[in-house]
Amino acid sequence: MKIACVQMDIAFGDPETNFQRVKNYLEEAAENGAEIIVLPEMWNTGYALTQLEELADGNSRTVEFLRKFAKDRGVHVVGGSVSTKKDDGFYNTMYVADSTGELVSEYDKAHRFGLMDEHIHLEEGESLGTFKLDGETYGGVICYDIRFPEWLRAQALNGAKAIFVPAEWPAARIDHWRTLLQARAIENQCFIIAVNRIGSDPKNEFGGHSMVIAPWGEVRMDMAQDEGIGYTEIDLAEVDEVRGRIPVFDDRRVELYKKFEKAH
Ligand SMILES: O=C(O)CCC(=O)C(=O)O
Repeated sequence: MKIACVQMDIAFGDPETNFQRVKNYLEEAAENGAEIIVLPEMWNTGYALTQLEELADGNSRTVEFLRKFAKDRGVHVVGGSVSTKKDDGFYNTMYVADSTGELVSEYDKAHRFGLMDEHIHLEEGESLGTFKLDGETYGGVICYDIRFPEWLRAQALNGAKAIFVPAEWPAARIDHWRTLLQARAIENQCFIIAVNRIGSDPKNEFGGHSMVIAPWGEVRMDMAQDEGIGYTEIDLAEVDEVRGRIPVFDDRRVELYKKFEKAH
């Protein structure tokens, strides 16, 4: 499966520019034979959270855009995430369109990142975020979600063999990004496909280093600070092979964990 990771700058509070940029990248990736194209977090508006009333996607523009592109070019698109306006507030939402143009996932970021004011402006998601492409199960979480191992574990337990992670992760903590992603891949024995933005906004400089990590933990691709598209081949059979080598899922002690579970 040929994966294309789009590592791009995002124009702050400027959806028109961002839609055009994303369209160009999607075209380029499809031309180059990508089978799954992955975008970064909040690519329509960036973290212009105080302007969401005016700028967030409230009329499914992103859904129609991704579905049409996916169907026209016969390619799966993991649409990073965009800011959305729903009935009860604003969300940070990941849409996935499969190569027939069907919307196969709508996942709202579950954990709000206080350092970037998400708890003030956004609502929390309540869905799991797993979905199917070509009969295989995948997961999707967004940025700060990777600090919650139990959340990615829930996706793995529900069948995810690869987990996508769109992000706007600041350069200042890029060592956390790499280490957390590698840990999530090793402990869940799955692929992690993580796409971070580059560039800056009024408050943060972003770290790039989009990466693909294999189920044994090795980094198969690291885009450093390069702008553009990174390509890697993944084979989900590797997941079964690694899960067979060390049967972590069979060795879990669920009853023991429950016995000592404590509320924070
Ligand atoms: O957890 C972090 O350090 C960064 C998280 C973040 O930037 C986000 O969730 O948007």
